[in-house]
Amino acid sequence: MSVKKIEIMDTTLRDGEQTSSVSFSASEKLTIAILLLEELKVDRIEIASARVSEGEFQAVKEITNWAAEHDYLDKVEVLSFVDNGISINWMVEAGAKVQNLLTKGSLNHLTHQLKKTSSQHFKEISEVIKLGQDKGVVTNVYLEDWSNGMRNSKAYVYEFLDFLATQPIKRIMLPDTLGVLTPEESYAFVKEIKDTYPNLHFDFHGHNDYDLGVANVMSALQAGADGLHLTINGMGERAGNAPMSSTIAVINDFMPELTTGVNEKMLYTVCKLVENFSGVVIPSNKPIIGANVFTQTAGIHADGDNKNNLYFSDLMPERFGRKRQYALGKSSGKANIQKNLQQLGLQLNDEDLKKVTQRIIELGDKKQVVTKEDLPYIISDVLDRTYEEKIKINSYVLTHSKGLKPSTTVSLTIEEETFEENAQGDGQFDAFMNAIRSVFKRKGTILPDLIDYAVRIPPGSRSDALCETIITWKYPEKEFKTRGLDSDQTVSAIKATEKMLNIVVN
Ligand SMILES: CC(C)C(=O)C(=O)O
Repeated sequence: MSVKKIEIMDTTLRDGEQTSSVSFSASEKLTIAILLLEELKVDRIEIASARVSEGEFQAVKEITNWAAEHDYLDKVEVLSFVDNGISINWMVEAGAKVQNLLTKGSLNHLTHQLKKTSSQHFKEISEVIKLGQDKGVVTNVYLEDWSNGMRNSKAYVYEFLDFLATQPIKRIMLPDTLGVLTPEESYAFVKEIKDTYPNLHFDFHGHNDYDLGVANVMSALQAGADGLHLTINGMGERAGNAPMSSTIAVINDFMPELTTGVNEKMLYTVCKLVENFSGVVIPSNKPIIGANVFTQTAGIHADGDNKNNLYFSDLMPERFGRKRQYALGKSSGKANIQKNLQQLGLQLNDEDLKKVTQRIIELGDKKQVVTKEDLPYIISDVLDRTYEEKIKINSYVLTHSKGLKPSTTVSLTIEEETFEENAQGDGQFDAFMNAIRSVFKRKGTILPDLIDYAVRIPPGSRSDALCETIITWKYPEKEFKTRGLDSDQTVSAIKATEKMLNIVVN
């Protein structure tokens, strides 16, 4: 089987920058351009629209200076306009050598926006192509609104393509400008054109308005498209363009007759950098690059991973420079916990594993997202109960209101006898401690002094997740610490206190 190489043109720096509220600085553009060409190894990049601004001019200049030094100038493209050569002068002054000339690919656009006839339009286009040639500029031609042109004014599209076939241009670019094609139409339209002009190079430029960007790109390739326009993170006008990450995975996994030069391993790194520079957050469920897409949540999957890789798919995270993760929560089960323990280099016996699993399920039930980094804290919270549980805090009410002293009502059981007590204090926890102390005073037990109270959030925990309180207690002759873990700070302190009471009475 002969394998066809598809040209990948990245337009993150042009169409991607048309994402609402995104603007890259010149140095961000240069950094992204270098990564795209040198690390991700796309074939071409479109870096700007001509004449946009002075800042854009500087950005193009910086990129073309770098590209000239590294022999990439023929891979760096600028969107230009049919404007008697004003765009060409702009881009040539900025050092660029390839123009992607924006023309009208539907009769509707031609008559209502340009208000010109096809022959007037073609004449002006050929003049711009000639001007470019005279200045050493290679021309590719975009047929804007081509998809609607094929639907509603096919005769015009073919008249245009017949004209372009006579011109000294390198590529014809077929945009689904409004992202309105279906995969069936993408196939049919590209096939028809490729069958008519087998020797011309056609790029397909898909938008994602119906979330069909990748499907349409796949159909266009099956129909014979020679190149694709993609963006990092699917950025672009309105709903964006077909995204680089999933498109490359689809080509690699489902289209053995095609190949690209793109280095999959760098996809995640480049996508994260662009996320950072653009400020547009990658959705957590975005295939290949989203935060959650390689995380197994259901314990049955982690269990299957241990048993002959039952849940294997070709979409292995390592291909993209990522790692499989196993979520911890109420549906995670022992297998997920074991996987996380392995990653942390920890081991637990069956009984302790059961206790830790139970605790994670309890936390999961209370909405918690438990992370791998929380695990050592949960383990120490669960496993440092080396005493018999003689004391149980059954219930409590803590009040905090402006202008009134905080107060507590607490109910606790001490060796099967239940006590209830009210108290006030300087804060909620102080009121709670006063209530507890007065119960124990009645029983003749002296409790240790509280000499330190430290609260911390386990590193890696989200701000709404776990909170650990470590309390240091002191008798004249000895000092000891207890810790409590909960999503609520006061509850974590109460849990640490309950442990202290059990240590004291044991
Ligand atoms: C500006 C043009 C080329 C475009 O992005 C489109 O038509 O989708």
